Amino acid sequence: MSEPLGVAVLGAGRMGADHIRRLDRVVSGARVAAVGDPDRDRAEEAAAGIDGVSVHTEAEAALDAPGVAAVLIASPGPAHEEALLAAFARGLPVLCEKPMVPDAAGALRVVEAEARLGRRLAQIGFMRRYDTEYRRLKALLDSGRLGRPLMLHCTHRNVSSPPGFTSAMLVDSSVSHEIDAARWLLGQEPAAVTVLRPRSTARAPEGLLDPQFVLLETEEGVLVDVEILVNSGFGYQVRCEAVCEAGSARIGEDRAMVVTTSGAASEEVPQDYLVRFAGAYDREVQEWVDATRRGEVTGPGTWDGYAASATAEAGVRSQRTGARTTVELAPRPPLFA
Ligand SMILES: NC(=O)C1=CN([C@@H]2O[C@H](COP(=O)(O)OP(=O)(O)OC[C@H]3O[C@@H](n4cnc5c(N)ncnc54)[C@H](O)[C@@H]3O)[C@@H](O)[C@H]2O)C=CC1
Ligand SMILES: O=C1[C@@H](O)[C@H](O)[C@@H](O)[C@H](O)[C@H]1O
Repeated sequence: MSEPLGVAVLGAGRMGADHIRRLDRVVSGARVAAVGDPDRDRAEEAAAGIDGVSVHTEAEAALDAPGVAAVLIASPGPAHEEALLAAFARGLPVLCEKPMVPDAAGALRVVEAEARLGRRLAQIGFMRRYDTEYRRLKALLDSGRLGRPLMLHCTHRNVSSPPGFTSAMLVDSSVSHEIDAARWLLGQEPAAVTVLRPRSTARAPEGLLDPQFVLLETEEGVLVDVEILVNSGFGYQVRCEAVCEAGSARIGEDRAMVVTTSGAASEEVPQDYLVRFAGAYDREVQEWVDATRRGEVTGPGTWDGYAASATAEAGVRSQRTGARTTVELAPRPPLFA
């Protein structure tokens, strides 16, 4: 049995702490070797009780810590480019949370840096590709049983947005999941995006455009509509219905316990992604650890991260005017063919 993969986790906030717990207690073949977060208290709290872990307030010190052989980036999106480039400079394999880099130019610099290395090192945290329902939908579409896809109708609702969440982030952070899922399910790149702004919910913080309605058109003419509402107040709901020439398929119906009493039935609704996608995160990190130990990258990569960011950036431009905006992708380097 070879050594467990020593992972440095950058960012020990909500996602980082959950990934640290997962690496420490859920997945096999890995251990948390270092935690890096400018907030030392947070890093220490997340690392508490883990044998052999070191805690750092500088990301680069965490990457250079003893026993580190791979990196999991869970810092805020704007910090990802620097962390990815630092990992590449050290030849360290990476699992980087979405959005890979929120702006398209920065995302492309990451793609180009990896292309210059001549080998893939990074996986991006589009965990829906590891969700059992999404995987069943993908397998069904790939089987051809439903015929050619015509439309995807998607719903993405959060209970509330975290502090500092901006109108752009509804598209480049939240809807980045639907952009990636649509590209993956359909095997097509987006060609244009239109973002409409209905009136905002009174639950949204002052000035936040919430909800928004995002319409993607793919290069082969499939329409993907996404309702994004990050201050629903009532639940975490992620749904997707594929409408095809010979049938339709829907995933994401809330499937928790149904309670019937006094002549009415009620159903539990998950309150956040850590519950709804718990199994997907576990599979994502386990498959990343396994592939990394084999010296491979098997999940979504930097090209997928770039395509999502470029599409989202066009969406944020459209958000200002409501105008249909074309998505211009750079040529795809052969490494990502
Ligand atoms: N895949 C998914 O479903 C989800 C992904 N995310 C993504 O995970 C990432 C982190 O999000 P949250 O945990 O919600 O944020 P958070 O705000 O809870 O935590 C971020 C942490 O990163 C630290 N940090 C700031 N700058 C840093 C740097 N340069 N290096 C290292 N650490 C730094 C902060 O001190 C904080 O502790 C984001 O990219 C976000 O989009 C978040 C929620 C769900
Ligand atoms: O990635 C995520 C968050 O960053 C984002 O803010 C939420 O809207 C998503 O539901 C969640 O999966």
